[in-house]
Amino acid sequence: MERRDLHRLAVPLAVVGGIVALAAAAPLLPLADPVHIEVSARLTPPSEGHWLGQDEYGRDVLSRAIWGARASLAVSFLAAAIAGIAGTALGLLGGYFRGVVEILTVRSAEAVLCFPPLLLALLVVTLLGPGAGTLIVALSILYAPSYARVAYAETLAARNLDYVVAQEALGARSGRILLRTVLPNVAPPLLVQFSLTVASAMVLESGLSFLGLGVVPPEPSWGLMIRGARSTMDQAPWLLLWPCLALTGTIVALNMLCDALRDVLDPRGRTVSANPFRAFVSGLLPATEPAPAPPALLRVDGLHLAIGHGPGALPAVRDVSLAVAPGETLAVVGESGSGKTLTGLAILGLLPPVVRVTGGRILYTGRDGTTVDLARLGEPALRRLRGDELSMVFQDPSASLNPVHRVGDQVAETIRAHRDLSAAEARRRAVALLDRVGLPDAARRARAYPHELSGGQRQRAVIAAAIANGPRLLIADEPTTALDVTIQAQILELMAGLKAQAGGMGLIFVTHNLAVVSEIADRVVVMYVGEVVEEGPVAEVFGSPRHPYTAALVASVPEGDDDRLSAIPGVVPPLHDLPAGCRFAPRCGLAEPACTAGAPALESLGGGRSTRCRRWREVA
Ligand SMILES: Nc1ncnc2c1ncn2[C@@H]1O[C@H](COP(=O)(O)OP(=O)(O)OP(=O)(O)O)[C@@H](O)[C@H]1O
Repeated sequence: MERRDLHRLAVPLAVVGGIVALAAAAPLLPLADPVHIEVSARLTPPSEGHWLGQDEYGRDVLSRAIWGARASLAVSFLAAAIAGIAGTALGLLGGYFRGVVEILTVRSAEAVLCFPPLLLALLVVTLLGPGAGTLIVALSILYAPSYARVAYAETLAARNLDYVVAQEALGARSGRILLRTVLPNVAPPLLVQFSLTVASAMVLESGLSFLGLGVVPPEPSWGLMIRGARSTMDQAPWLLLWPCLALTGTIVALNMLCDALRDVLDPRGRTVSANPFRAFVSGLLPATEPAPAPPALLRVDGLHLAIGHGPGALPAVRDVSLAVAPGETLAVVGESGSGKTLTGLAILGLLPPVVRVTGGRILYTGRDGTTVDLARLGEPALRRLRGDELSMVFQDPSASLNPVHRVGDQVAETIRAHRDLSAAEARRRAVALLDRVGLPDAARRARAYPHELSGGQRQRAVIAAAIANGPRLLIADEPTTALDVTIQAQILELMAGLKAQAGGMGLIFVTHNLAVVSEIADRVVVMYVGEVVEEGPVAEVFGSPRHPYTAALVASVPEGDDDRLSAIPGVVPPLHDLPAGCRFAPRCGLAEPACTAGAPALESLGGGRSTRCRRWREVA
């Protein structure tokens, strides 16, 4: 979390905390009795003895506003908490077990939404009689379904993820999976829902008390104060002002708190720890690190990524280190599932919500010369870098472009997100960029929608957007996989050309295709189930591999036109069942008992080469 985030959180937190503290301290404060009637002083304007004046019964308005906060806040916080616990439990159960359980929990709770809120409140008041307790019951019933729906949707999304399936495969009990694995994952949206519910419950409490269905007079509440003030509005309009100000101020502060919380709890903004408190503490520390040895533009140091939380978390990426110098192209290769994409996404702070950085640093030296740890940078700072200094081209150009906007506008939008330009100037630059990436008749095509372009043209448009602000580091994640062979060659040529023109731009090129690596990259990192197994200059690594996995990859490239990898004997082990010691040992012809006894470290061989194999001398 950044200092900016802390400041954003601090102000609304202080306001909400101040209001709650004031309400809690009401009995200790030297306030007038909030129910003491002084008919002779009714509707007296603010005076020295009564700072906010006296109401229609001569009661002290300041005292009633502070005591009234107790009822309003207690009702709204308690109702939001009870609804939260009940709704979350229903949503978790319904989303996890589905079938009959879903009908009995989420669907039944949703039936409540069919009743208009006032009708429901009337029903509860008729059954239980008016009062703060009744209000809490009515509001809890009203709000529980919205929690249930949020928890249900999040649970559905989480239940089929690898780490949940892996826990089931390992025989973990459902209750344990729900509480320890699914619940932490769905907690952030539920916390945000809590803030929204408290604000909404405060409005409803006022409304229901105003209608005589809530807090019973003479007990003060903001709703009752509004009700009282309304009847004397023409004689003492200020009486309406105070409870309305208190209500509006508290709700605005709560909404601001909710906004800031959403940013802080956004998993993509979360860094070393998923724990918001630890993220908060780490945010207090400066994100600026001592500059790494030049000339690295990016240096990933011992990066660890985990899927999921707690003891069942799966180590998707382990101890990955790599560096990119300005103007250098680094290829990252490996079979499907080796962690290439996750490593690229981690650099941009775009990890999916279930994946967390659990260790290591991602040091990036920016245009201004300062080095920041991208793994600890907050979402707003990352957002400023993304699309400007750091950029990414994804595999599928169709998924990268918004289908309802013209491609030229999308490129222009990327420029305007980071540069203070008029719409016309940004559009002019967008057309120039589309022309630069080889889109024929760029001015006309800029007005086309993505579906009106071919796959290759779409990828050119995506590349134009990616380079629009002159990034210093471009990550291309299999940018040619979705295209046919001739277009692939054109796009590769385009990227090589753009890189040459861009001078110092570093490029990380993620691919399965070794021929592409030889063509485009200076150095290569070979990954296997989440680990770097070999690294070095491309010609040396492919010419004389120092890891059996690299050797197998090179050997599996068929001769002739088809240069895609063919299968290496054996299967990639699943993350929840990684072999002990060297992860490649079960598929390796050179494996010996020592290989499975302990995990080999990445060993430096000099000349920028390294390998994670104790028998590297025999690989050649
Ligand atoms: N959102 C996610 N939820 C759960 N598991 C994920 C998620 N994204 C990736 N993984 C898992 O993390 C591991 C690494 O995935 P990653 O996509 O980085 O591999 P990759 O080397 O890029 O593979 P590919 O070449 O197929 O894209 C895989 O086991 C994958 O199943």
